[in-house]
Amino acid sequence: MGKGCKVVVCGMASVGKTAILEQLLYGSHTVGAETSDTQEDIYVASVETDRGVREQLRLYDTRGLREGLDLPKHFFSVADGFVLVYSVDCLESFKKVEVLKKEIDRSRDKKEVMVMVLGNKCELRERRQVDQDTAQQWARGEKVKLWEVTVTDRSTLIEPFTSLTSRLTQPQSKSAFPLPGRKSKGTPSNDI
Ligand SMILES: Nc1nc2c(ncn2[C@@H]2O[C@H](COP(=O)(O)OP(=O)(O)OP(=O)(O)O)[C@@H](O)[C@H]2O)c(=O)[nH]1
Repeated sequence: MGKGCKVVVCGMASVGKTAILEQLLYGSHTVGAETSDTQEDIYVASVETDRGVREQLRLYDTRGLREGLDLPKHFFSVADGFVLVYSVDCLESFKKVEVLKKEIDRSRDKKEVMVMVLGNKCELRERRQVDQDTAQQWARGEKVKLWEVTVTDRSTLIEPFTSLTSRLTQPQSKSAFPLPGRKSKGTPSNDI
C-alpha cells in the first residue's frame, strides 16, 4: 500500500468527512454543495509536522456509516490512526463516534493506534445538539484529542492534522509504533 501513515477517516454519513479532506488538501469545498456518497477514496497528503519535517499521510475516506452499515473490518488492521468525525448538529453522529472508539479499542490488539475526533460544522451554533464540554469530557476520559472544526474555515482543520501527523511520526517513540519512510520518492501528494 505504499509508504506513509495510514489514517482512516470515518463516521456517520453526511458529517462532512469528504468536505474536510477536500478543504484541507485543496481548499476546494463549497459548503452546502451537493455531494455524492463516498464509497472509498484515498488522499495522499504531505503534512508539515510541528518539528518542521514533512511527513506523508494516506488518508482513507470511508463510506458514511448508517443503520446496518459498519466500518469494514479490514480498516482496523491497516490503520495507524483514525479520524472519527461527527457533526455538532447531530447527536446521533456523536454516539456513533463513541461506538467506533469502542470498536477500535477492541480491535487494536497490541498495536498502538492514534485516534483523534473532529466535531465538524461548529459554525452551526443554533443547530447544535452536541454540547462541547460534554464531548471534551468524554474525549479526556478516552484519552483522545477532540477538536471542533468547520469546513467554512480551513484554518480550523490545519492544527488537528498537524498534531495527528506529528504524533504519528514521533521519533524515538517508546511505543512499538512503526515509523513511516521519511523520504517518499515521487508519490504525488498535497502539501498542507
Ligand atoms: N454548514 C456546514 N456544512 C458542512 C460542513 N462540512 C461539510 N458540510 C456539508 O455537509 C454535507 C455533507 O458533506 P460530505 O463531505 O459529503 O459528508 P460525508 O461525511 O463525506 O458524507 P458520506 O460520503 O455520505 O459519508 C455537504 O453538503 C457539505 O458541504 C461544515 O463545516 N459546515
